[in-house]
Amino acid sequence: MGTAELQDLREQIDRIDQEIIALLSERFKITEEVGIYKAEHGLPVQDINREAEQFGKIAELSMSRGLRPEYAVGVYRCIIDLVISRHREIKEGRK
Ligand SMILES: C=C(O[C@@H]1C=C(C(=O)O)C=C[C@H]1O)C(=O)O
Repeated sequence: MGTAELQDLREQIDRIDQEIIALLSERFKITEEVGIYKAEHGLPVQDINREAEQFGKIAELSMSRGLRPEYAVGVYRCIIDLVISRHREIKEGRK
């Protein structure tokens, strides 16, 4: 592989990153709404039953796409942990 191919691969990565950021932004906007609902209704910030369902689907989807499920599960664990900490902030009335 030469430098032109390396550059091409990096351009592909940059395009994918733009899509990931757009989707993450959408996802966090929706989880913000869920956090507000939970705070208003006195619901717990974490729902481990919902997470168990999600992780099952994430592992299946990953395998069907040829992605190592532990990669997707690791990424989602980070995302969901951030959502939970944001829900805690909302519950405590922090902006
Ligand atoms: C968004 C929610 O809150 C938390 C965050 C989740 C997520 O980011 O997908 C899933 C379950 C909860 O632990 C929810 O309960 O639906």
